[in-house]
Amino acid sequence: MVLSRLQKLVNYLRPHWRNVVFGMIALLVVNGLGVYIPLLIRDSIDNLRQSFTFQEILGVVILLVVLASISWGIRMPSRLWIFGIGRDVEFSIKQGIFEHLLTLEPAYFSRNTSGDLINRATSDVDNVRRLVGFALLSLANTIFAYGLTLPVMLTINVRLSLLAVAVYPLMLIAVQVFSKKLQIQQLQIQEKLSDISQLIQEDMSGISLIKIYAQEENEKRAFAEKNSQLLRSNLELAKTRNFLFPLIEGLSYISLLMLLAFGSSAITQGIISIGDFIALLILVERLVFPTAILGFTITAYQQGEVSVDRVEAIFKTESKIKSSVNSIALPISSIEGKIIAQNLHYTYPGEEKPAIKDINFVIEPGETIAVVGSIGSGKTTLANSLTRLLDIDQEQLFIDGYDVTELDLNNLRNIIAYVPQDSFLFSTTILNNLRYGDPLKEQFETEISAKQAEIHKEILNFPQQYETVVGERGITLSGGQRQRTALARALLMDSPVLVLDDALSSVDNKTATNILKSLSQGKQRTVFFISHQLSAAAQTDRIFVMDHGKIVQMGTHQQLVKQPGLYQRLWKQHQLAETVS
Ligand SMILES: Nc1ncnc2c1ncn2[C@@H]1O[C@H](COP(=O)(O)OP(=O)(O)OP(=O)(O)O)[C@@H](O)[C@H]1O
Repeated sequence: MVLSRLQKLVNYLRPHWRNVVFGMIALLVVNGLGVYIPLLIRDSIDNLRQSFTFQEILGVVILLVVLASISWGIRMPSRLWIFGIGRDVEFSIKQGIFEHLLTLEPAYFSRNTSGDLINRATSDVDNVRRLVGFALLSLANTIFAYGLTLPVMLTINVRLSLLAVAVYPLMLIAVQVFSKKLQIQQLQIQEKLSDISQLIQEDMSGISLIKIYAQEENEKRAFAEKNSQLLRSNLELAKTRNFLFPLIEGLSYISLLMLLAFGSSAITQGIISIGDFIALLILVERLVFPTAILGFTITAYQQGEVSVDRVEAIFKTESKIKSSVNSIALPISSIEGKIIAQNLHYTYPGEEKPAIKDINFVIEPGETIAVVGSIGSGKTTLANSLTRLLDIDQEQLFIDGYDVTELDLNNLRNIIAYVPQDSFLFSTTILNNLRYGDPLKEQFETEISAKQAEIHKEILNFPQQYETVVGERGITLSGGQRQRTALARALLMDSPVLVLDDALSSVDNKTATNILKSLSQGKQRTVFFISHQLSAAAQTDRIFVMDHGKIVQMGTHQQLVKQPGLYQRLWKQHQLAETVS
């Protein structure tokens, strides 16, 4: 586990090895100068006792100023180099997470909440940045400081040096004792943060529902509960830190006191010179910061290693739905649009019963098929199987004789344009939304699709017409307008197969019927029209009736209304509803 984490860290750092090497060399030089300066001061003080010329003092002062300036001049870029590595790593991980998430199937996003994913891409990546920036810098600094300072102190006086650092192991024990606690508390904070992000995100998406059910007070209470849990966790962490770090600092002062107490008597006994004593004081003082910072480094390391695991968990998740190694890409213009299903079945992960089963059909190129049926009968599952949004088995679905699992995924999704149930639009202009699938489409082409989807005239009535921004800071579209915009977006792709999943549910029956009729005009296009709107479905070439995951009836409207069965019942209910309304 530890080794694999270290391997991960090495992988993060590998592309930046030059900066790591330069940064380390610079730190080494700075620490070397930090040890040399006290020795220079020692020699000057001891020389002062024998001879004293102003020229000599001036020379030493100038040398000290020059060395201190060099040290400062090197320390600055070394910090920038190493902190810069953290920023570069942060950039690549964020980019990598986003790109990887785009490869994952929709099912992944129903298993993982967006709040948690956002948290991993922000707070956790931030912790990794601190680990490879701050923690690397501090750890290297501590190692160099000890590695160079301690041997020099020992050459001055072994007993005094050991006395001065005798309390330092206590510091490490204290850090060790508290480190586990800090790690658990940090994890709790990250979980609470995820909960809060999730709640905000859900409540903002479901704001209408909250208002309809007048649940503002309940939601406020739910938020206050999560917020106070976060506050408690933060305070617990602060308490642990506030106990640990002053303890480390206090222990380092004890070491100074020991040196003062025993060092002064060593001078009077003539064991060390005054210069040695002052050099020891400066040198041991040099160890205070690296030792104290070791506590922070350990915390940064603990936070970072938890975060490395959380970030890596995203990268480890492989998409189950991807193009096979020998995938085929068919030229779109050559596709006729014949679709065959052979014993198609699909069971959602974790479920026992298949959502669809024993599905068999042959759809001829250019046919418009309505798929109707009761709620939860498997219509969306069938649509998602066609577009491979679900991980279906091989040899079940074929387009023009090609197994869909063997087609290149991008190619398949260009062959089939899909309008899902929720007509999601981005917060950008209508034009950008319409040409989302192909930003290079010309304005006149988007207008043709918009006319076909019967939304063009309404767009012309918007303040900036096609340049009107929809969503957050722009115009809010009605349900029907959103659906027709989403349909126009799909039509613009000019795909030979079109799947509409209840995509006209908010559009009146007459308009829906008109749109449906126009879909195959002037172009051969196979259309899957999943709908509860039976009057529109009745206009299609054939109707598939689904119940409990199976196609239980198949035929034209005229054939099916005459057959006793589900379709006849649904049609009667539909007619009754029409009469009543
Ligand atoms: N992600 C999922 N995980 C587990 N079961 C699911 C999932 N999505 C759908 N189901 C189940 O699969 C069955 C078919 O659902 P599907 O959404 O395909 O029905 P539908 O006919 O499209 O329904 P509707 O008319 O309400 O849109 C239902 O029993 C549903 O509960």
